[in-house]
Amino acid sequence: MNAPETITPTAASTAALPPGSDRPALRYQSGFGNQFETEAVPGALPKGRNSPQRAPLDLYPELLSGSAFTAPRVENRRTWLYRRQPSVVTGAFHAYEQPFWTSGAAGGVAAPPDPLRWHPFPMPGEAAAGASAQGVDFVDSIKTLVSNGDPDAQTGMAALIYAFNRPMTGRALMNADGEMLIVPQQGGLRLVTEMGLLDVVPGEIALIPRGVTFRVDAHDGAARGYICENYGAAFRLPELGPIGSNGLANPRDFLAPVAAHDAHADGPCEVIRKTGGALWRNQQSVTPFNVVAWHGNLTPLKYDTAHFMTIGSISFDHPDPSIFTVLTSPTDTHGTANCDFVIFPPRWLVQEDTFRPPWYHRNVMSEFMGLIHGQYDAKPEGFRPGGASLHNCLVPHGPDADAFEAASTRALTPQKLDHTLAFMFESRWRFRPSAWALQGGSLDTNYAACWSGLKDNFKAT
Ligand SMILES: O=C(O)Cc1cc(O)ccc1O
Ligand SMILES: [Fe+2]
Repeated sequence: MNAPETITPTAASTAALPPGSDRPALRYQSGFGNQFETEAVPGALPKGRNSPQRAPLDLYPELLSGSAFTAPRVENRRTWLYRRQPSVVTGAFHAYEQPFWTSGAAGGVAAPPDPLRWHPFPMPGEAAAGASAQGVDFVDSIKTLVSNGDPDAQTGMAALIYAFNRPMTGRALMNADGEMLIVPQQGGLRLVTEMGLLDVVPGEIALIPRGVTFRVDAHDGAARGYICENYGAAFRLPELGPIGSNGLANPRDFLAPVAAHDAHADGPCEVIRKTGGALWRNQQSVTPFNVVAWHGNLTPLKYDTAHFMTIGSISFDHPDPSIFTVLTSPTDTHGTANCDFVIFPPRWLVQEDTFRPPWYHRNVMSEFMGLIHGQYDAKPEGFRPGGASLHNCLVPHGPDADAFEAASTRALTPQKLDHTLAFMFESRWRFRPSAWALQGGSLDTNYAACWSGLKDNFKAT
């Protein structure tokens, strides 16, 4: 039996069934960065103070901070947890071997300045994934594709892939190196976190703050997806500038869990901690999922990209993709992100006298892309769901030859790009691919050929 079934969410969280599902819908609280309060047992939250001499129900108060104490109020994130035992009760940690989850630029290898693309990464059990009779769980399945920066310097990010078919029963993960933005591509996920439960399906994303302990299991046996491991400043909503006070990802569509403590899992738990690019494990008698109540604004979140209010050109020209930014991790250089999380959702194209797909370009920012489903208009064929591409700093790229031909000649009637969802992790820092990304068998060694049909059409008049 999967461990999540032993979790006891508050009664109201099992209220309704989502259409077409036999999975009881979880209850959430809405708002990005809101100050929430939630208790799985009534009366567990202290009133009017954070750490009374003796907390209600004899729980231990514990503070988890996501920003320096003195960070500006708008960026300040912290949550008070009221738990049966504090997180310090762990026992010793020992080195844990997970050679594929490498970190930072130092964990990568030199790559030529070619555009890179990967075929869909194998699901466990598929030939290229390697044979494993017992299967593999979320944490052991993680493989770094590309990475930059340095987790010790709290700068940069990694793009990871996961593909697993075993629950994390009796295990949990805590990442001190970075926040984890999980982008499911195939299969729904149940996330059990210290602060409660989240269900996410492809098309939705989950955001786990740095330092929050959690476990990931598949709804239906197996799942695959992408992760942005963000070593830098926490993701936040982008400024809207002249767009005004509404639009793009609206704050109320981000959902936080309600408190849920694992009443039955008092048994031992192995906690994997990632810190300084290395993984460590312990065996503790205390479940980390023992938070009975919490209040604060540092929380796991989920977001359904179907709620993204997409803005585009209603006159002419192809706008910069920054209009599709869902979340941004800024750096100290204004407007130059450690990472922008950008989506390419279903949308109408109506521009007149315009080449509508992305233009050919050389971008000083580095672009890692993935595809959740459907087709991406610049690469209708070779860029496939569950695969990826990398166009590093100033590497030329743009529509493949077939897409160029089609978009140069089509009638410019209003056109719906439908049944599609691509995304980009865009970073100011150049990415270095992992050795596995280059040699693991998924690299599309013929990628550059997609542009070889671009002829010299110049006609001197
Ligand atoms: O390269 C890509 O496909 C991503 C991208 C999309 C777009 O609409 C404009 C610029 C850009 O880099
Ligand atoms: Fe690009």
